[in-house]
Amino acid sequence: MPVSLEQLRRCSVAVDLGACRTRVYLKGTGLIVDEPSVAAVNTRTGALLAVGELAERMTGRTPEHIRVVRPVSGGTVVDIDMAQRMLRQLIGNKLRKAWRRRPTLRIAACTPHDSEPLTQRAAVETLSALGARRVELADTLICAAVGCGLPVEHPEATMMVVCGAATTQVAVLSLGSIVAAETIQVGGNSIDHAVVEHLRTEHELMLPNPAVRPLHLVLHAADDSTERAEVHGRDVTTGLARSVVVETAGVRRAISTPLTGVLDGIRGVLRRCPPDLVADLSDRGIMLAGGSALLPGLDTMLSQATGMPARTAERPDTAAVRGLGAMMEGKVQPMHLDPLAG
Ligand SMILES: Nc1ncnc2c1ncn2[C@@H]1O[C@H](COP(=O)(O)OP(=O)(O)OP(=O)(O)O)[C@@H](O)[C@H]1O
Repeated sequence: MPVSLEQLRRCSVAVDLGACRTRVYLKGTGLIVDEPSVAAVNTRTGALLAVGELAERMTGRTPEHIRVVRPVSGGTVVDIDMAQRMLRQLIGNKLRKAWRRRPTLRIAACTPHDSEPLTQRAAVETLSALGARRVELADTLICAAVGCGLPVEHPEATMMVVCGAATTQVAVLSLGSIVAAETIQVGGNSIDHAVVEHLRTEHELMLPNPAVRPLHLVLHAADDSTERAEVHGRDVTTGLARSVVVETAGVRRAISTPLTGVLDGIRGVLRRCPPDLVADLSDRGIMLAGGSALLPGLDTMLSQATGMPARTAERPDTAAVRGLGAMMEGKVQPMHLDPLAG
């Protein structure tokens, strides 16, 4: 049964357990955790060595007996035990006081639009282990729209695009509900992967995924007169450090392939929308949230391709958990808002 605003108001902790990052919002306090969803484990003893930023820094730098794991994949908790241990470590100390005050702790969590019952059950099981008496699930798209300050409860259409690590969720909302939505299996990871593959095949250069971000900035800053950028990586054959000068046009072409998927998703959602709502959208445009919305120039590219205005939320990466927090704090008026409505 869809969760109501009333049920969300009884919660004191909001969680967005993403494939890339874990974010936690505490009622009356605000965002208390924003860390990578990563854990490092000693495979000989089973001991948890690090979580969050520290564990992420260990990636690719560990001896054989240390394994760096990501317990969440594509919006689903794939390793419940590890996710529970990671969460306890990330938020245990910060929540101890809240636990003491509230023996009947209720947790609200974002869940991807149209998530399978198994995905929902895994999220509930993971969060219940934190001592929650109840776990309420709310649709990420509605949470993000609230977090972006969109008037979701009004009888006017708004288009929300949440670009995560593994997926992009697109929806048109009106009167607090989702009118049409689609999830595309393209996110920041596939965009970074496209750049890494381009450099490997065209320039025989290996680049770890995090090293792609400075290149995005160069691409964005580059105007037509800046056609080349220097990239530092490792030679595919020799394994030695090497720098190459790449044509920015080639990298742009590589990125455009996964972005075409996002555009197709947006067009699909528009096709399924009633004409009156599409007319609203041509004025109000598209709101972008999620970590990958920070990709420089993504709003301009989507605007040019769709002919609709597109803008990136002020803090796109934390919009969903802040929106869920706002509903929990009672900052959204009751009316018709139904945070799990399909
Ligand atoms: N400044 C940036 N420029 C480009 N991409 C970025 C930037 N910051 C983060 N990203 C990308 O955003 C993605 C993470 O987004 P987000 O934090 O919304 O993911 P998540 O909620 O954990 O994932 P999901 O919603 O798929 O479960 C990563 O792929 C990351 O590379």
